[in-house]
Amino acid sequence: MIEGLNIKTLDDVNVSNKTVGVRVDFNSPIDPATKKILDDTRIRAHAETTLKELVEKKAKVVVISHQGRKGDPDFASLSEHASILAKFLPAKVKFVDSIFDEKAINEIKGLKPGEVLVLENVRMWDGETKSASPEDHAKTPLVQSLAPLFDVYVVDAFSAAHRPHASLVGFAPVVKHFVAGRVMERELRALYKVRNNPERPCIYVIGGAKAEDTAEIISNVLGNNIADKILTGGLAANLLLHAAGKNIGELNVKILEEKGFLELEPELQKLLKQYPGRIVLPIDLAVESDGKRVDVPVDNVPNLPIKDIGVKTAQEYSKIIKESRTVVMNGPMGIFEDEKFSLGTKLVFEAMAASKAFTLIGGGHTIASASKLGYLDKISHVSTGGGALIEYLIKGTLPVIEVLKQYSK
Ligand SMILES: Nc1ncnc2c1ncn2[C@@H]1O[C@H](COP(=O)(O)OP(=O)(O)O)[C@@H](O)[C@H]1O
Ligand SMILES: O=C(OP(=O)(O)O)[C@H](O)COP(=O)(O)O
Repeated sequence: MIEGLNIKTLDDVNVSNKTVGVRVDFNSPIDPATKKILDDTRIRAHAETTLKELVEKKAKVVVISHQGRKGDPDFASLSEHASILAKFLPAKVKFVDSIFDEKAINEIKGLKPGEVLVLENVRMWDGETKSASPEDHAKTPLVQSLAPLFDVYVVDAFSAAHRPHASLVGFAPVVKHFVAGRVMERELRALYKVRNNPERPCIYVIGGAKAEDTAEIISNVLGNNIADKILTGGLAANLLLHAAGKNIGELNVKILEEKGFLELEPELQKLLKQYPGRIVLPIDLAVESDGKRVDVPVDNVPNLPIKDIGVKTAQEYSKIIKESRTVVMNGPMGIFEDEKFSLGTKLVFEAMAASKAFTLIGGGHTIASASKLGYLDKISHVSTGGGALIEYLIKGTLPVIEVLKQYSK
């Protein structure tokens, strides 16, 4: 049981010799040219925890996941995922190229204890991605066909928990046991603490390129008094500086305009006024001039691309982080992919690693930057979620969490 949330976990069910459906999130980056999986982090995360435990406990394991969205280049079969999974599990791993037809059902019925069957990408069935209530999803052919075969249904896909899709919520009303897997459990324990009862000072660090969420994060995290301060980098910082009346150079304003971010400025101006001193903006920035990094004060930004927070800003952020007890970070401080502009992100990670704080990071690029700069193993909790993490930080819950709470049985 996860305290506070009252959600049942694998500790609350007997899975030995039982047929267990497991909704994982194997959704991985795929090379558009070769169609090969580029990063197996998510497959490994489920394999080394929930799936390994189920195999060791001699469950008959049926794995359900999606990969990409229909029409997108990364929409693909799960056959390669199954092969990768086999490398991480001490078990026979089979794959079936269907989801709930007779062939899939026969494969499930033929499973022996300790064996694993991966079903085809569940989004190949169009009914999967409709947003509906668990009760409505329970009437779909997916759930009607598979639920009678499952003794237990485990939801482990935290990174898809913002999607109330059929395979994520539809089994809840009809299976005997509907519980959280180990990946979900670990995420919920870490996130529940930082969202509800963080040790203080609690600092949020937001950067990256997706400034569309910035206003909502700030207003929720400060409005609910979750963070004491929000440190800003990336495009979020450029947008806030511009909203605060700073001249960030025409070229940088154009980038914000093209992404539609300027529309957020009235809301950001309100927030800057409402929370003085708690939304921390850079005091200097790094621009690129003739292929070189040049640090400039925010009052004197030339018309050159802003690619990182400045060194003085990074030092100030480091000081605040080192004195904190909780740090949540989403979004690199600059274009870390270019070594010259990875310094701001590096100094922030260095401070997180040196602090006594509980540190949590999430988001594909944020994790990639921590990994590239050598700090991944120094972070207390690396979330598997991108969009799910942001939505959780904003709302304090997710559709799938609500269903787990309601149907924990
Ligand atoms: N000042 C900046 N201008 C443009 N892009 C930036 C800037 N700072 C960071 N980025 C880019 O933001 C990207 C990551 O942002 P985002 O996708 O929001 O992160 P995540 O995947 O962790 O949620 C990186 O590729 C990085 O190069
Ligand atoms: O990878 C995912 O989200 P993320 O890229 O925000 O981490 C999830 O698998 C959700 O996928 P979706 O956004 O296609 O529903």
